[in-house]
Amino acid sequence: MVDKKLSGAGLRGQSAGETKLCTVGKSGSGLTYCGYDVSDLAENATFEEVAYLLFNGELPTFDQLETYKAELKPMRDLPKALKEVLQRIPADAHPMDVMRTGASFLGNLEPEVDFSQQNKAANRLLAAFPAIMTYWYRYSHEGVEIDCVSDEDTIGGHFLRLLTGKTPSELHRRVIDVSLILYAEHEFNASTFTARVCASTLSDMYSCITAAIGSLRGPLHGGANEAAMEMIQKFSSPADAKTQMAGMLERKEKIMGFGHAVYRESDPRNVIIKAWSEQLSKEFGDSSLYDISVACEEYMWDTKKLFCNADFFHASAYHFMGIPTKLFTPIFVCSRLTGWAAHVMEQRDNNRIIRPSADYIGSEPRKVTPISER
Ligand SMILES: CC(=O)SCCNC(=O)CCNC(=O)[C@H](O)C(C)(C)COP(=O)(O)OP(=O)(O)OC[C@H]1O[C@@H](n2cnc3c(N)ncnc32)[C@H](O)[C@@H]1OP(=O)(O)O
Ligand SMILES: O=C([O-])CC(=O)C(=O)O
Repeated sequence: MVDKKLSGAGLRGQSAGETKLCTVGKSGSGLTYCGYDVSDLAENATFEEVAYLLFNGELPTFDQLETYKAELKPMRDLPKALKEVLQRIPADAHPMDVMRTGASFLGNLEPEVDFSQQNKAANRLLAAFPAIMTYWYRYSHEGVEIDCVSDEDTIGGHFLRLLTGKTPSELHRRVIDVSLILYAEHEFNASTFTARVCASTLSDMYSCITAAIGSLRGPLHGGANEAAMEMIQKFSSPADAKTQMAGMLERKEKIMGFGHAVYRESDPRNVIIKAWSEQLSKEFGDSSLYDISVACEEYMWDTKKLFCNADFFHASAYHFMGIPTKLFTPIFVCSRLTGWAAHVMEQRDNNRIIRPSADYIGSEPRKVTPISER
C-alpha cells in the first residue's frame, strides 16, 4: 500500500493534542498503555489492573487491586428505574443503542455533579455496563428478568455469567479478560476523540461516554467486529471465502475487520486474539470458521497487503464462546469505557475547548432575495 497522506481528509497524521495514556504504531509491538506493551499486559495482567493503570497511571499492587475490585463489585447492580427503561427497549433495537441509552439514563439518575466525582462515574459505568447489556438482552430475547449481581471476581466473568446464567469456564474467563485488555485504549481513535471533544466543553462524564458510544457504533470503527462475523458466516469454506472476497473487492466493497488508519503492516492485537480464537475453535469442536478466517487473512494480505485489525479474529473468538453477534460491539464498549474515561480526565487536567477551523468551499457572499421573488 502507498504511504498515508499526512494531511487533509480525516485529519490523518495530524497531532490533535498530547496524551500520556497510549502510543499507537510507535514502539515495541506497536501499542503501549502508559508505557506497557499490550502483549505484556495481555499475558501478565487482568482487565481490572489495566483499568486501574489507565485511571491512575500505575499498575496496582495486590492490595490496591483487591481494594479496587471491592469498590467495583457493589456498583454492578442497576437501579430499578434503569431496569424499567431497559424493559421498554424492543428486542430488535441495536444493542449499541441500548448501551447509549443505558449510559445516558444512568447519568440522569446518578449525575456527575462536579469533576471530583469523575472516578466514581467512570467506575460506576465500568461496573454497570455488563448488566445494562445482558439485562436488556435476556429480558427482550428470552423474557427473563436476570439478577444483575454475581459473585464472579472479574468484570469479564461477571458479563459471561449474566449472559448465560452459568458459571463460565476458566478458558472463557481468560479470553474475555484478554479481549477487554486488547480493546481498552487506543489513543485518538474516533470514539475517544469524540469523548475528548465533548469533555473539552466541560461537559459531564456521562455525556462524554454517551457521545463516544455513538462514534464506536459505526462499522468503520467498533461495529466492524459484528460486520466481520456477518461476512465470514456467509462463506462456506476457505476456497469460497477467497472467491467471494475477490468479488467484494471487484465491487469496491470494504472488507470489515481489515485495514487501519494508523498501523501500516499489522495490528499488534490481532496475533493475540487470533491465537485465542484458534484455541477456542478446538474446544468448540469445529474449526471451520477459524479456517475460513485464516483464509481471509491470507487472501487480503496476498492481494491487497491489507491485514486483520483487532476486530477480525474477535468475531470468531466471541462466536466460539457462544456470544450472540449483536453483542460483539457492546463488549467493546465495556472495555473502551476505560480508555474514554481516562482521556476525559486527561483532557480536563489541561483543557482548552477543541474547536478546529474549516476551509470554506461554499458560495461567494450574496444577498437574500425576498421569498416572493425566488
Ligand atoms: C477497532 C477498530 O476500530 S479497527 C478499524 C475497524 N474498521 C474496519 O475494519 C472497517 C474496514 N476498514 C476500513 O474501512 C479502513 O481500513 C479504516 C476505516 C479502518 C481506515 O481507513 P483509512 O485510514 O481511510 O484507510 P487507508 O487510508 O489505509 O485506506 C486506503 C485505501 O485502502 C483500501 N482499504 C482500506 N481498508 C480496506 C478494507 N477493509 N477493505 C477494502 N479496501 C480497503 C481502500 O481502497 C482505501 O481507499 P478508499 O478509502 O479511497 O476506498
Ligand atoms: O485507532 C483507531 O483508529 C481504531 C482502533 O483500532 C481502535 O480504536 O481500537
